[in-house]
Amino acid sequence: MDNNRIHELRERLDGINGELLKLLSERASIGIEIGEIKKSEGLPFHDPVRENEMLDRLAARNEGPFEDAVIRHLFKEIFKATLQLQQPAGKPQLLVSRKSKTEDTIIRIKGTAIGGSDSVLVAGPCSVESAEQVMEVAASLKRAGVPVIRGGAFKPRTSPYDFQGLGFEGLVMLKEAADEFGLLTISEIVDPRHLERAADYVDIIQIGARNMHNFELLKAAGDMRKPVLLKRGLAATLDEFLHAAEYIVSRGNSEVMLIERGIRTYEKWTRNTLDISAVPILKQQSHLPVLVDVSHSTGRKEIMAPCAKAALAAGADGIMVEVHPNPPAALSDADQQLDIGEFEQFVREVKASGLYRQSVPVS
Ligand SMILES: O=C(O)C(=O)C[C@]1(C(=O)O)C=C[C@@H](O)C=C1
Repeated sequence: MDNNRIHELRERLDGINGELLKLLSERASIGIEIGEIKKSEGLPFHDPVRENEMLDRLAARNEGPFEDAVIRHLFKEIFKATLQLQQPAGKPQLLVSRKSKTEDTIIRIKGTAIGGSDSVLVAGPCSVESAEQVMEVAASLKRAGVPVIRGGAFKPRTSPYDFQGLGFEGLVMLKEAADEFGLLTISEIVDPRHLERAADYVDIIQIGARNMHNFELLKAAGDMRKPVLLKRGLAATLDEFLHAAEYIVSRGNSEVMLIERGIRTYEKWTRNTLDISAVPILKQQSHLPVLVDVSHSTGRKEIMAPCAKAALAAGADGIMVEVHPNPPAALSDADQQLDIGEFEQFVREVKASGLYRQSVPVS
């Protein structure tokens, strides 16, 4: 008896489903026609005011049993689906997206290519502390065949009482050491007003993790014609990371490299959590070169080489690591910087792994 009733009710529901489908399809056809008119007149497809008017009218007419919020939600989904029919290609693609440019972006600076067929290593002290210190590190990079030296001169530190960097004086020291050994320089710039002057000393401008959301800095870097290394923010999603890169590229500076440097999680055994999955995702989603900073992500010397190899295996174009002549005496990041012996061993291990791509074989 009850079964018969259910059967009868289900037949009625099937009938209503059919009516709803017919109405939805009819509604969709009207939406498409509106979309065509909007397109020919250059009007935006999305009209939130019109949507809200319809939602308010529906809520006013609603007699239940669905709550107003449920009705609003259902109709919003219908509007969203109509919008997708109106613009079948979906949202306009980001310039940094693979969909906008299928081939890899290769950044060529004075004979070094980043993002091409060869991997790249970037190394140097956390902070530039003295001319002697960077000179010693630059010499070790040259010996190890590492083409790019990093060194912080403007340091965004957690505490205002910590060493803040040597500023432009530090950049001068970094460049002198780099020039001596034929290396490229990378240094972080935190103030848009410093960019132009800094460009005389650095080959690659770094925008640090804490500044990934500093949109004025991103825009100013986008107005430069200088390669930029953009670090992933401490708690930034990959979508936010790519949008930050888009800020730079959309201003005409297409030479942007992305660097995964670990994200903040609950795990305490590493300084941050190296998000290795970010590497293949970024490589798939974007044409920009992707590097991995094994120092800030792990904060642990003994796992830097395996993490570097994992990053390369995941498709990273390069690795960044910190090296200091006397890490215990370093003015910043004393615990995570490799000494010169450890650095040389690190480079040997990474290069010998078979994962480090280089056209000139390891000597
Ligand atoms: O009325 C319009 O302008 C439409 O494009 C149709 C429609 C809808 O589905 O009702 C779709 C998208 C807009 O955001 C607003 C409304």
